Amino acid sequence: MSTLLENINSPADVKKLTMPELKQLARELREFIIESVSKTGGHLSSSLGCVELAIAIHYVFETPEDRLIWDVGHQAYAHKILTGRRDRMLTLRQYKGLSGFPKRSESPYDAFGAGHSSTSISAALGMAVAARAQGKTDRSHVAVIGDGAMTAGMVFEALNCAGDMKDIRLLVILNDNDCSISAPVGALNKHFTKLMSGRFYAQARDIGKAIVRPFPKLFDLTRRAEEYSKGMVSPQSTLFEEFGLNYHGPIDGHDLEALIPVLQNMKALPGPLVLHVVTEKGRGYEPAVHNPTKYHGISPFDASKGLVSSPHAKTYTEVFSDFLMDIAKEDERVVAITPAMEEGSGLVEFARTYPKRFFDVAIAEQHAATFAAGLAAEGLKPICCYYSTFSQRAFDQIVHDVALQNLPVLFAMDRGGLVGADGATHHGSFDLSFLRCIPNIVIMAPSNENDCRQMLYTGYMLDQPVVVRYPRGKGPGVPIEKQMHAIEIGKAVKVRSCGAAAGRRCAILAFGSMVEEALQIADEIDATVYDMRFVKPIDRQAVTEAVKEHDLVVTMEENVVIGGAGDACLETLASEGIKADVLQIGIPDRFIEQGTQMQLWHDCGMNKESVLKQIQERLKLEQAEP
Ligand SMILES: Cc1ncc(C[n+]2csc(CCOP(=O)(O)OP(=O)(O)O)c2C)c(N)n1
Ligand SMILES: CC(=O)[C@@H](O)[C@H](O)COP(=O)(O)O
Ligand SMILES: [Mg+2]
Repeated sequence: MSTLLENINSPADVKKLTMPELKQLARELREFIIESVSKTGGHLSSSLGCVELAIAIHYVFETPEDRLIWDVGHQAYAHKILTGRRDRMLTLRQYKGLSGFPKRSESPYDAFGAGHSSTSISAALGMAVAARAQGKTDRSHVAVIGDGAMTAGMVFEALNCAGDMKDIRLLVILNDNDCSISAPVGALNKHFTKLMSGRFYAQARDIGKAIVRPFPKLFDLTRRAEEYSKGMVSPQSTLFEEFGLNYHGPIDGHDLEALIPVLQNMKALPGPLVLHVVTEKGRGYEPAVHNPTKYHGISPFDASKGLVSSPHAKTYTEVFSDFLMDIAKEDERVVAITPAMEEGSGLVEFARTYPKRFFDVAIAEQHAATFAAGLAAEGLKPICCYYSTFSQRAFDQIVHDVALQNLPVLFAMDRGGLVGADGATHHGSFDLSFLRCIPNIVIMAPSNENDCRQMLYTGYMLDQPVVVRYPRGKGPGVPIEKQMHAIEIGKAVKVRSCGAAAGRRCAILAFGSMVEEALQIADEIDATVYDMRFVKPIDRQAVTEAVKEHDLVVTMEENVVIGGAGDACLETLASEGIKADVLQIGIPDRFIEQGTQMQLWHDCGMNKESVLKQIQERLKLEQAEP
C-alpha cells in the first residue's frame, strides 16, 4: 500500500496536504525514523520530538529560500526526509553517506552546518542582516534551538545582538522538551519551567486554533498576533523580552493545528521573535519517551526489543570513571565538572555518589574551565571532563584562567582522535596541536587502559594543569592495576627494539591510540617502537636516541599532523641541530567525514597497510640514495 511519505519528495509536496494528511504524515515519519535509526544508529529521541515542527516549518515557510537552521542538528532527521533525502536515510552516519547533522554541501535545505551546539541564533541573525543589506526584505530566518542548547553563553551573545535590531526577520523557535542529553540543569531551566505553567500552555493552544481561519489582512493579523502574544505571556516578563525579542508561547509542539497557524502569523511579524514550543523527547517510541537519555545517541538496535546492553571490555571512559570513583573516595577535595556530558564522560556513578561534588554546568565549556580554575585556586582538586571536540570552545579559558596561573586542573580529555559516525564536527583532531603550545601544561596520551588509569593518577598528583587525552571506545584490553602510582614525567617507554639483523633500521615514535598499531607494523618490518606517553614534555632523549640509532624515524598520532605530537619531535631535533629523515603519520590537513574508525584511519593513510606502504617506500628511497 502506498504511503503518504513515499510521495513526499520536497516541502512543496508537504504544502499540498490537508490537516488530516499532515497528521498522517507525522505518524509515518515517526515509524520511518524508528525503523531507519534502528539500522543505522543515530540521534533518535531528539529527532522523534521534532517531527511536527519539521512538518509545520516546511509547510509554512518557503524553504530553502527562507532560511532554516537546526541547532546542533541532531534533531533534524524529519527535515532531512522531507527535503528529498528519504531514500538515503539508510546511509545516515555511514562512510560516504548522509551526515548525521545538517550540512550545506549535502542539501540546499541545510542552510547552515551544525554539530556543536548553540550556534543557530548567531548564524540566523547573520543571514537576516545579510538579507536586509541585500534588500531581501521578505526572506524569513528560522532558528530551531533546544532548551539544552539555550544554556550556552553564545546564545546570549546572539540574543544581546539580535534584541537591538528591530528591522530584521528572525524567528527563534525554542524547542523545549525539558531535557538536554541528561536531565536539564541550571536557573534557565527553571525559568522555562515557569513559562510552561499549565494555564498559559492551555491558553496558547486555544488561541492557536482560534486564529486559524479566516486569515485576516496583514495589518489585522499583526495587531491580533501582538495582542495574542501579550495575552499568552506570563505576568512576569520573559528573559527574551528583557533582551528585546517578542516572545510567544508556550504552545504544543506536537499539535499541528496550533503550530501551523501560529507560525503563519509569526511569519508575518517583523523584528526578532521567539516562539516557545513544548515537545516530548522520544515521542512515538515508548522506550525513548521513558528514557530519552539512553536513546539520545544510539547504535543500531532491534526496534522491537529496544537497546540491550551486553558485557564488553572496558572503554577508556569507563577506566576514567573507575579512577574518579577511587580517587574521590580517597580525597574529598576531588570534584568533577562536565559541560552537559554526564553520561558520555562516565560521570553517572560519581554524580549519584557525590552529588555535592558533581557539577553539570550545562553546555558551557568556557565556563567549565574557568569554574575549575576558581575551584583549584581555592585548594580543591577539580577534574574537568571534556570531549576533545567541545574543548575547542574553551581554548582561551584554558590558556588565560588555568595555564597562565598554573592552576592544578586535571582535564580528562575524552574522544581524542577520530570518533566515527558523528563525523567532521565531532572528531577530536586538533587538541594536541592547540594544547601543546600552551606553557605549564603536561599532556599525556595513554596507549592502554592501565596507563590511562596511572596517567590520571599522575595528573591528579601534579600541582599544575594536566591533560590526559584518550580515544572514544576501547583500548587493547590490558589488565588494569588497582594500585595507582605516578609515572615519571616526560618519559617514553621503548616497547620494542628492532633486531640486530635488521637492515635499514626504522623506529616508530607512537602516541596514545597509535601504539598498538605501531607494534603490529613493527612486527612486519622489525622496527623499534617507543610508546611516547607524553606529548608534553616530550621525551627529548628518546627522540634523539631514535634518530641516532635508526635510518628512518616515523611518528604516529591520532591528531592533525600540523602542530601535533610529531611536530614536537621535529622541534626537538631542530633545537638539537639534528637533521633526520622523519615520516609523520597523522590526520591530514582536511576535515574528515564520518565512517567507522577503521574506515577513517584508512582514509587518512593511518591504517596498518597504508603506514607500512609509506614506511617501505621511504626505506627503499633511502636505500637508493648514494
Ligand atoms: C558545544 C557542544 N557541547 C556539547 C554538545 C553535546 N550535545 C549534543 S546535543 C546536547 C543536548 C542538547 O539539548 P537540547 O538542545 O535541549 O536538544 P534535545 O536533544 O533535547 O532536543 C549536547 C549537550 C554539543 N553538540 N556541542
Ligand atoms: C549530538 C552530540 O553532540 C552528541 O550527542 C554526540 O553525538 C555524542 O557522542 P558520543 O556517542 O561519542 O557520546
Ligand atoms: Mg532539550
